[in-house]
Amino acid sequence: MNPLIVEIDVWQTAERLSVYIASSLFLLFVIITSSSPSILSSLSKSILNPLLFNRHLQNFHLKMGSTDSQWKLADHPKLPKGKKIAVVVLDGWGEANPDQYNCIHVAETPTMDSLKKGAPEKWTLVKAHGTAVGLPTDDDMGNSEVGHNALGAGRIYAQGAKLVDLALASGKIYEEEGFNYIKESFDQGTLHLIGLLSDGGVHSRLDQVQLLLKGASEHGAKRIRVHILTDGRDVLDGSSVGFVETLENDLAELRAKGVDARIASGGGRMYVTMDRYENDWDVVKRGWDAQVLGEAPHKFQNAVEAVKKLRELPNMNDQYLPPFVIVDESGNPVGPILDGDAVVTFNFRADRMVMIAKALEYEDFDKFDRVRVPKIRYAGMLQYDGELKLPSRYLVSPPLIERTSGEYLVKNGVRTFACSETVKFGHVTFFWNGNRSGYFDASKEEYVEIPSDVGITFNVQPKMKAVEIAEKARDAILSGKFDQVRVNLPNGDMVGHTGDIEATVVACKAADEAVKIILDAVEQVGGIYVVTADHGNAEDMVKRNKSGQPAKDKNGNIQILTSHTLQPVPVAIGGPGLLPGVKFRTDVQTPGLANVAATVMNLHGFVAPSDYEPTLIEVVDN
Ligand SMILES: O=C(O)[C@@H](CO)OP(=O)(O)O
Ligand SMILES: [Mn+2]
Ligand SMILES: [Mn+2]
Repeated sequence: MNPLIVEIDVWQTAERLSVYIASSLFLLFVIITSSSPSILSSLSKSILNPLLFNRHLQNFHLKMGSTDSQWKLADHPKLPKGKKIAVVVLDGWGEANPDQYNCIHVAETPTMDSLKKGAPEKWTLVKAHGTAVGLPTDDDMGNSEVGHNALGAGRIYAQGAKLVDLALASGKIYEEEGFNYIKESFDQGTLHLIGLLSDGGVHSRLDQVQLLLKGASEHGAKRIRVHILTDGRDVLDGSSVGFVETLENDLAELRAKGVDARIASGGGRMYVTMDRYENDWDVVKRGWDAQVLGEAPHKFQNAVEAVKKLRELPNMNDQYLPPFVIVDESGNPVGPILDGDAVVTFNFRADRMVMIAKALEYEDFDKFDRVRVPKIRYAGMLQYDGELKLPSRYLVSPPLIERTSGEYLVKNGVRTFACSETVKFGHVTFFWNGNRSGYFDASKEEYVEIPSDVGITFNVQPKMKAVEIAEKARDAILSGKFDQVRVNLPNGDMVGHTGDIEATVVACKAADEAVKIILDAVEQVGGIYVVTADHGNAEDMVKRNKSGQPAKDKNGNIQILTSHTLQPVPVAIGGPGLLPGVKFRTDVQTPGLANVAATVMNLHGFVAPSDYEPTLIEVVDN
């Protein structure tokens, strides 16, 4: 057995013993002050089960208000403290076979190539999709929310997609407070469902919407209006038509049962409603105008026709369809949101729902003129921001992601700097910290957001702000003011989503150059780097058949893949501050993104909490 593992085990046993002694005193106190047999039996169960016991204790500390000592991480037996560590997340940077549709392979990426030469001791691959990041199945591609959650939290949580599946399957969703709240409007008002219409499984899923429509009507909704956002980013471009047809069939079935159910408005997800991190409030305003006010530049009587016609506009695609409203024969919108109505935003993923949630929920709101603010009962599919408690009502409780590595490290004195440009800023802060906004300790943290270009598709500016992000990181590293400098480099992902292969190649090169800037700074301060990614995207830009060859559509054309992938992602470690004996373990079963947190904690000189996924590294004595 590896000596380090033995040492950690010995240490963990010692830690557990001391925790036991302290806790036993506390338990004794409880036992003396309480004669209840049920408490006694659950306590004895806890004592017999160390894992359960640890968790109870941690929860108890959290409930009682935590003190520094409860957050204290044990010293790593071999790895020193005080190293400057750069954590670089390349967004949408997976590992795939080299061919012409692998933009990372095609691009000149000397820095990332040189890291790969360190395999297997300093470069490895980890899973970034499916159950490894808490998604319902291994057919689910990775995404930024679950990826950064896993990277930051060090544990795998059942994510929104899965929690909604469970709540719908068991019917619990209809018994909870959120649904009962909106149900109050069903007698007199309309139920509006707003969200992304596709089966991508990143932000929402069509089958969940179908179940919700059915369930809501069975639970009393008599008038339903759906406000659709077309996708083409998590699914193939052009697939919107099929999704709208499917929805129209479902709504027709509801109408046959006497429910007045229709599509009321729509628009492409990148142009209507689903902006994030306050990059461009106009996007949300366009949605508000169509969904709430019933106003849009395009009016149609039929949603399938709307999507087909709008797709014919020059350079148009599903992601960017302009807003439209569905009108009746007299030209009146069929479903503006009115006083007394209920509204559900049915996306489970947080980032692109926070802004619309604010517009729907906040009384004081000055981001755009809402013109008319209907008195509604609003619920999110999930609560999108745990810190802001936004929205206050929701149908399914989000995963409770707590005790993240970021919080532990800051509470153990690790001064932390995080940076990206707007479109990914929340990824290295909000998602990294378990969907929590703000600082843990403002005196030890600095988060810097570089404004993203607004109103363009990123194939036009594929270099994005990679250099600016890298220079901020470089300055933070050289300043000596921070122990951890964390960035997200968005290029591979944001440009990959445009489906523009040439631009994506430029994007990958730009990201690689940014990595170089950061690694040079690490070199100068004798630091350590951890370079990884949150999921794949740019490494595969074409839809493939079962044998891995590019799939052709019925006209014989290859189909460009704008979405993320199921590919694994690299993790590379190195830098002059890394002890020579540190290398990747070979005994971690199916390593995934969640194993990175413990790894980073080790490199900062700490042992990760015992319920974290195991570290990827070991220290071998030379
Ligand atoms: O842009 C987004 O919202 C998603 C794709 O739907 O990408 P990412 O998970 O990388 O943020
Ligand atoms: Mn991402
Ligand atoms: Mn993406």
